[in-house]
Amino acid sequence: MIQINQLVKKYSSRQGTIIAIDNVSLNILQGAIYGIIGLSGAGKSTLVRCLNLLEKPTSGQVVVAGQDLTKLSNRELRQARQNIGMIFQHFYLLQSRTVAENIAFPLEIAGVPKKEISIRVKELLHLVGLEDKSSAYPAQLSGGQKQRVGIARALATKPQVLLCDEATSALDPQTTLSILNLLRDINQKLGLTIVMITHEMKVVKEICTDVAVIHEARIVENGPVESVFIKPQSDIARQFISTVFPNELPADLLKELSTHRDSEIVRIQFLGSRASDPIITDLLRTCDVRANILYGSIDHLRSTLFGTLTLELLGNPAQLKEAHRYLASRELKVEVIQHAL
Ligand SMILES: Nc1ncnc2c1ncn2[C@@H]1O[C@H](COP(=O)(O)OP(=O)(O)OP(=O)(O)O)[C@@H](O)[C@H]1O
Repeated sequence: MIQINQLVKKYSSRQGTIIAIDNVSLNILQGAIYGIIGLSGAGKSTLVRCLNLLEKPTSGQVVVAGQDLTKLSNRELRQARQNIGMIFQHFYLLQSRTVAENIAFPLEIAGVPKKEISIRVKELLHLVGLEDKSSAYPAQLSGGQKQRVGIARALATKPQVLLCDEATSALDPQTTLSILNLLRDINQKLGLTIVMITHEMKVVKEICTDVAVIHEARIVENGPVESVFIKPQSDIARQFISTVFPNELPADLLKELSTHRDSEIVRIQFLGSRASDPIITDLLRTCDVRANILYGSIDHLRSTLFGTLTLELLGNPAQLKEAHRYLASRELKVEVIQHAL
């Protein structure tokens, strides 16, 4: 649905040239909920604004639904943008217009007849659960309700793509979840392709199917969410993952454990149905080792279970080797955090 090819965006300033996007290429499939995560200043907003040409790329291509946006005239671009909705952290609603009038706004600009606008606005109010707020003004709404208006307005022209720039960053955790659930429902109901720009891994964990990690203007890794979580390639991805699945052991405990003989510390990670397997019992029955559970967690990665278990395994070198062989045969991801003395 969206192909970004060798995209570069440079800004000139008195301090010199800033490269905000450095040769980024991504392929976002139709129906994906694609997260783009990075620290402040990484280039996320610039990248998402290049996707509808709110920012004009310095070079490279942005192809949406088969159309290279960088090649279009202003008139063609206005037309193409009707296929790309956008929502923002600070909503940007028109304060002097009611909820219904805000949602109607893009349709008025597109020259849709009044009768049709009224029908479409009703549908959209229903879609985002705001039927009772039709005549309210933005100042009378909560943050979550404002974002629902933002979503309805963005979907007014029936776009195939929705760009979300930190759409939940101004909301409390509970409201964030309700907005993410709404976006997931819309994605499933309408087959909409969603691009989520965020600095919060919990957003990616909740709803994204794919993720790209952007760092200092470059994509450092990308792929299906499950692959990136189970096998992160970059330190920055590991840092983001640890914000939702913290699994570091306290340093003083690690130091104490390092004095144990015939002991090693391993981290085991598992996805999906593996999460319900009695791994420890099977391991102890099959191999002649002892295990000390140091940390364990189990949570959802979208709708898939994702678990982590950190163990101290106790046994002689041959027994520990046997334990590794067993864990490998169960197709679990095993990482040795501290080797045996
Ligand atoms: N209009 C501009 N003129 C000059 N430099 C800019 C402009 N917009 C962004 N930049 C610079 O480009 C880089 C990327 O900025 P961008 O806003 O895309 O990052 P971000 O990841 O969205 O950060 P944040 O989460 O803080 O918004 C930064 O170094 C920023 O200072």
